[in-house]
Amino acid sequence: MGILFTRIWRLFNHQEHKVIIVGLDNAGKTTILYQFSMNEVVHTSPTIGSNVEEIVINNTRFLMWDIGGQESLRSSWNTYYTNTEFVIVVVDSTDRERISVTREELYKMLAHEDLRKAGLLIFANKQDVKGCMTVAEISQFLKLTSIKDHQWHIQACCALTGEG
Ligand SMILES: Nc1nc2c(ncn2[C@@H]2O[C@H](COP(=O)(O)OP(=O)(O)OP(=O)(O)O)[C@@H](O)[C@H]2O)c(=O)[nH]1
Ligand SMILES: [Mg+2]
Repeated sequence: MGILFTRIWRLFNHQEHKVIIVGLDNAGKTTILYQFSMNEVVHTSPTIGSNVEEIVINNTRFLMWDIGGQESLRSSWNTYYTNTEFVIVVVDSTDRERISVTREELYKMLAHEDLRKAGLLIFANKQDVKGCMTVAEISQFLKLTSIKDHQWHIQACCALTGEG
């Protein structure tokens, strides 16, 4: 009976949660995607367009879209927004010069109608590099406490080791 129920449950519970991974070029988005999906550090080159992988966590399926972050590609991020439930913003914690660019892109995104209900996870990546910005600094630079209309969380991480 239990097995039957599980099978029926699986049959109906085939919904996938759409996640997009955005952030400036070189932030570590693709490295994070493959750390999630294969538990491996892959050799990456700058993403033109996107990569997509399905990952399953506790029987919940996530479709994760890793989108190229180069300047010329940012204007097309919005073509990925429809039905997105979670936005992961990856920040290169060593890149102090461009944190203001990340902030601009972040608020542009949060104002988009299609992301009205999306939850926000910010990865402060490259925490292995000495002298990088801390989670507290990044939170302050991004003015995260001013975000009232989205649920958000910031997490320190290192995509090379999978920590965080
Ligand atoms: N030290 C360090 N390097 C990292 C980390 N994560 C990624 N990198 C390196 O950062 C570089 C860029 O990583 P990618 O994952 O290709 O960056 P991306 O955000 O996908 O870049 P685009 O596709 O151009 O938007 C690579 O050389 C990675 O090995 C990390 O946690 N620590
Ligand atoms: Mg990439």
